[in-house]
Amino acid sequence: MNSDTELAPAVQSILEAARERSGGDGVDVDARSVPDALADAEAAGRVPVIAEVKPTSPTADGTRDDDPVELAQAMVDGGATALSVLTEPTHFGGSPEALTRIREAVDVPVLRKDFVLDEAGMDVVEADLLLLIARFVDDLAGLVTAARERGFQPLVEVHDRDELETALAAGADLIGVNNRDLAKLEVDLETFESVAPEVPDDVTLIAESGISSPEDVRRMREAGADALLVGSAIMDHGAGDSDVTENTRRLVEAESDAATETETT
Ligand SMILES: O=P(O)(O)OC[C@@H](O)[C@@H](O)c1c[nH]c2ccccc12
Repeated sequence: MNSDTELAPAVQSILEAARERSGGDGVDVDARSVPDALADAEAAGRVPVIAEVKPTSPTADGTRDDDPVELAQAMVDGGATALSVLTEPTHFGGSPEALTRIREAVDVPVLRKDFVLDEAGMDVVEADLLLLIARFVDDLAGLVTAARERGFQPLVEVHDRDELETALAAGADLIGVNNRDLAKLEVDLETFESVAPEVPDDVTLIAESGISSPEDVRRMREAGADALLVGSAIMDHGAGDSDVTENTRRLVEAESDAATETETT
């Protein structure tokens, strides 16, 4: 792992908290297939959007204290192909219990979004997908294997080409490129565009962070995204009563003819 000192202070504090949290007793997941969910969305003409239940974050301009299950159902009503649920408690307002309740209430695949640093950290709660952040773990290949042994589909997050190499060498087949730089917490959609051409075709590729409009959706899709991970634009933290279903739908429908015509005329 790279040294923490290159990271934004908020990220250093998130990692410290993650190291102090205790692990769980073990999980045995019967996962909902992500490739199947993506194929179903494509067949139905929907952009595969993984909508994120993120009550707050170090870069959010507010907190939404709505019931996470209601938020999740609103996202599915808006056409979300899968959900991402923050379980990090101290900086993102998440919890493992919220994830469990959400996974019981919906039938799409659910990603556990957290800062999992070791095997014990995986054993906290069942989910269909598990995030592993290449930059933060020492033995990525070991954790990818450990995640699969428990039944998770590991999603490996990278930010540059070196991390992509590490992810591929670790056997990752589901890779997310995070447009947010964890050193400065700034977002740049060119990050995805520069890493995507290096990704082999048999990898399922997800564009993460900073996608806020139908134009951004089309831009990431043209650069090769099989799916998009979107939090802030759907949660709309500043406007506490913003319509999560509508926020999801406008991104899901970004490639339908009507959506493109309305915006360009
Ligand atoms: O809210 P945004 O910009 O749409 O980003 C969503 C998601 O990509 C972001 O929350 C995220 C990406 N990688 C992470 C790792 C941990 C916590 C959060 C994240």
